[in-house]
Amino acid sequence: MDLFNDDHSTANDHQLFVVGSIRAIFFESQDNFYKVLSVQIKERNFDWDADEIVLVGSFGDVDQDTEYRFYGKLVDHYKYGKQFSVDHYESETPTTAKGLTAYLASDDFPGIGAKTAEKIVTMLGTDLIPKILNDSSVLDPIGLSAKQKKTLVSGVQNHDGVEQIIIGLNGYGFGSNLSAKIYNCYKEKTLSIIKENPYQLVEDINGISFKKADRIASELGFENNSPGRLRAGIMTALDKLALSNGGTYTNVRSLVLESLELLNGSRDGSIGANELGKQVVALAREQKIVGEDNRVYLKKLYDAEWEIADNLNRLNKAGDDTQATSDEQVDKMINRIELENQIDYDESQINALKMAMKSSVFLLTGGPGTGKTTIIKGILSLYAKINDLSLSIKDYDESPYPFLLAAPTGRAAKRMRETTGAEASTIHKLLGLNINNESQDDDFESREVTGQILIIDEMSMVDTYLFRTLIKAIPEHMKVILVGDRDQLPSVGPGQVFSDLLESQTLPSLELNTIHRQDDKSTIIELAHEIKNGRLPSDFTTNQSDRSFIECNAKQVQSVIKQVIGRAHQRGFKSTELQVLAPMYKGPIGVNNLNQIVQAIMNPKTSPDQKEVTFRDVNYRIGDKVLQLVNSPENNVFNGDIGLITSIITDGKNSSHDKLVVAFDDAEVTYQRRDWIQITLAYCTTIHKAQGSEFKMVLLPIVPQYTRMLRRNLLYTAITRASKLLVLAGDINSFKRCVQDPGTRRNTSLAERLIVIIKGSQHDPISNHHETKVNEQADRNNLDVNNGQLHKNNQSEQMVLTNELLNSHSIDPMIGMTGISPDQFN
Ligand SMILES: Nc1ncnc2c1ncn2[C@@H]1O[C@H](COP(=O)(O)OP(=O)(O)OP(=O)(O)O)[C@@H](O)[C@H]1O
Repeated sequence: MDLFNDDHSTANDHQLFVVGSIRAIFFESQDNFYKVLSVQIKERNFDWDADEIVLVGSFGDVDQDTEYRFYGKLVDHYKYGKQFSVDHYESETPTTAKGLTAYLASDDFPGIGAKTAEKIVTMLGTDLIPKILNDSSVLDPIGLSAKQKKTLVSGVQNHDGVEQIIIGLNGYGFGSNLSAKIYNCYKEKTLSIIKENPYQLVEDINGISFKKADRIASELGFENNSPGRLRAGIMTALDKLALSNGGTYTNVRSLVLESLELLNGSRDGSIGANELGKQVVALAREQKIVGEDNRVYLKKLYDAEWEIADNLNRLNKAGDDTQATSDEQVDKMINRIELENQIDYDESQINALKMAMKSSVFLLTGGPGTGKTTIIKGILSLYAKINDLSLSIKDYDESPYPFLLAAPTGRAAKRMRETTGAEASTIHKLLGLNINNESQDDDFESREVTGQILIIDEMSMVDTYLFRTLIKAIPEHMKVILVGDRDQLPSVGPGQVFSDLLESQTLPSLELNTIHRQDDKSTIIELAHEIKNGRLPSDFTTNQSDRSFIECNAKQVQSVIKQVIGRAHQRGFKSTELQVLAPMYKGPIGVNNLNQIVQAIMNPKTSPDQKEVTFRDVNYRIGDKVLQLVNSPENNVFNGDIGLITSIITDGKNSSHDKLVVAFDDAEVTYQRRDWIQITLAYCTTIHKAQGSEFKMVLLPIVPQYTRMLRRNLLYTAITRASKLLVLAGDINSFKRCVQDPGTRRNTSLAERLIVIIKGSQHDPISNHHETKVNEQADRNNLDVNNGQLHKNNQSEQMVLTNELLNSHSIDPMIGMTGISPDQFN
């Protein structure tokens, strides 16, 4: 038998095991349950020529005095040699009645004597510990005092709780990271929650797939058509369809097909559409999802779109005092600003300034170099003049500064500060959001924003959740200016807020079209505008002073990158000035691999004793350029921020105490090893992560291997990141494919909501249009509505809602009846 290749992952008679006690803990992860142990072998069922063996896997608080039985497989680690990788384990002691009685009568359980201990063991049996952990009411018939019961339960939880839970999670096949996540979410209730409804894990724990939960459920004997299974399948399908495509809803047909594929694909037997329909209705009744016409929404996204529309209507109607200034006065002030700044605004720029002053909410869009920043500065000056305000923050010791500028990322906020000369923060900081109260949280009330005028830049990056939180926090009579480039990639999170606001034509808006950045002979901006209009210029492959095209195929991309970066490095470019962009993470020409290639050139290991730490197969050295992956307002660093490693602090004895110090533009952050997951190398990033930033030189490979990503807005966004030099590498056909594919619009209904609410309120300013709209919907479908929620109201309720949710014309109209097989939807 080849011990190293056989899969012993499921418990069976032939599974390898070791019985023994722990001699040493070599490594203990700080952020999950992963440990490396040395175990003195007492018994084993495989050949091993030493007394001790190294074990790796996830373990709870293992006790050096306890004997354990470890199940798993032998593995050959490329660096550390042969080890035993533990799938699950159990404590060997105390499992006898005698041992357990002595254990319960010990000092660990004050107030429980030998007699009581014996009684407990007799009544509950030798598996009393898991029984008590699972449900402490098993102790009720024993007749313990309340105090004794409390001592016993908390003692068992303290001594054996985490241990038993980890053993239990091991048994379900969870590794260290997921075990830690699950335990942190449910604590002592972990095993009972999983036993009751393993599908709950899909909803609560990021990283647990439906398939994984389904496997556990199957082991636990959950029926193929159990309601929990169907509902989890529906929610997973909805999540996959709506969120992964960036929309706020999906259509019924897709949801039904996706759910059936998921539910019928992973187990034998076939779920009918009728059964599925019932659970869709139940989820709607519980307000987890909302059906409207042929669409199905996650409730929180459905609400977020309505709330955005309601709040924009509130602000749009409020008006502000600026509107009292006459047109002549505004003209004069604009002239003065032109003189002061030695600029002649073009006609559309002047219109933008005037509209911004006249409107409570104003949308400004335009491609690169059309003057968005120029107009932001102009708006600040004009607003200050009209309201007789000082722009200097020093003049506002006592009162709040009236001018607020914010952007969705730290880099974008920094650029806003640099280009306007005014103070600017991230939207998260403005709202007081942090990791614990992210904008998805329905109940979170951010602090109210104070000031008189708020300007948000890079609006295309703002998603539905963040915009909902922002717009709710803005008081009436605050002027709101939303600036962005509608042709850039939409937000990473759900929605396409800025594009929907413009599309709805319900709010004053203006598009700047004249390119002003001509004098520096930039051809990058012209190229960007051509791409935006769906064309590649005829000189696309001809080298220009600021851009070049290197023809290559996917296999040659690495070599091209090595050569271009090598040359730029020789010419003195710093790593912060150079940026390689790639559309995806994985593969030989994905972000992860290209990062290693560029790192080897920009910051190579120069001597064997140079300080270096490794995390998840990435080596970090002093001087490395790193990217922050999550918002961390407490450290003043945000998703997309780029910094340099300035120091590596290692602890020779325990690597879990190692630290990295990173200098960002506005902060220096020390990361404990458990937080290294928040950063990655930044020599190469995805185009999404680079949005909101500019770099002196951008190198962009585009080859057919990126196929799924080749869209016009992706190429446009990538190109507009380059301020001075752009190197394009790849094959011309892939670039052509990008410009020819405008992509599909995301499934969102914000534009519709705005039309209903804002246009509606122009005729009828009093009624709540959100409710009216839902009531109309409900009337049509014989539904009762309370506070905008759909409720069912009569015997035929299920049919009504089923039809409401499943009334796609392309679906068999018999859906909702028995005897329908999923094949009929094909
Ligand atoms: N009316 C004008 N006359 C002369 N120069 C102008 C005018 N408007 C803008 N510019 C200049 O054009 C350049 C681009 O303007 P600006 O930076 O405001 O555009 P932008 O839309 O913010 O560009 P990007 O999106 O690339 O940052 C700047 O150098 C600016 O000074």
